[in-house]
Amino acid sequence: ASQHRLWPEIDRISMEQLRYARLGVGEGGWQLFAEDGEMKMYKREEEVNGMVVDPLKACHVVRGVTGHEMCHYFFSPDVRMDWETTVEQMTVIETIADDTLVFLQVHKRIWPASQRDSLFWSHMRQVPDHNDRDGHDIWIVCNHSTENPGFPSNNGKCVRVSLTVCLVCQTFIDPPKEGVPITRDDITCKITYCSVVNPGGWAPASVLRAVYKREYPKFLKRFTAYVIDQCKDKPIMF
Ligand SMILES: CCCCCc1ccc(-c2ccc(S(=O)(=O)CCO)cc2)cc1/C=C\c1ccccn1
Repeated sequence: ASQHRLWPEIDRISMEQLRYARLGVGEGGWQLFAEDGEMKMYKREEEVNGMVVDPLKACHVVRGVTGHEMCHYFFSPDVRMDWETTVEQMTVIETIADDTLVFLQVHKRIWPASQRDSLFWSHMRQVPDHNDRDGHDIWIVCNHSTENPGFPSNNGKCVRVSLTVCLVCQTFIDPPKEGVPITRDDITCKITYCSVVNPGGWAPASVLRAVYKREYPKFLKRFTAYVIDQCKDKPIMF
């Protein structure tokens, strides 16, 4: 991937998003808008040219899976439609590397707004985590809008959104007794999901905020339940 024309951007934005995800929610005007057990969802209310682009940050703790497993299922095109309910069609339009793909997605229409599509590169990587001793490596998937002359925006019926999303996952292992193999009961994964979606064209603020308030908690609960279910009978992917 390192010689691809997009690589400098992919590398820069992925690392920027990692830093952004690891910033706390103490400062910066984040407001808690949904809570469910360990899952806490924060948003900031922001508008760009009168369009709602509310940044979202969700923090969650999932037992029994690793950060590598969470990112693997979030990144994989093969299973996307199993858990992603906002998408009507999904295509991989470019394979930059085995850890870097370009997706074109048509999203389900949110009445009364017009239907949206998104075109973005998606990059997964493992980042050694030096400063957090008992934490293990961090895995990240970063999705960021990009252009492709073969798939011009706003040409057909869809308005092209622009988005930046990251899923940052860190695995914690309660070491069992000496010589006892690690089981899924000894594993915990801390995840931070960040997203900023610019709807790309006018959409009623009240409708968008209602959708996000309803859909994001559903989305994260569904995705994490999916990964737990997919992993429970499989060997642990550290
Ligand atoms: C007027 C409607 C504007 C919003 C339409 C829309 C755009 C983008 C997206 C979206 C959601 C998750 C990702 S991802 O996390 O990268 C995983 C890969 O799919 C990428 C894109 C969704 C939705 C539509 C609805 C919506 C928005 C959030 C939450 C739930 N539903």
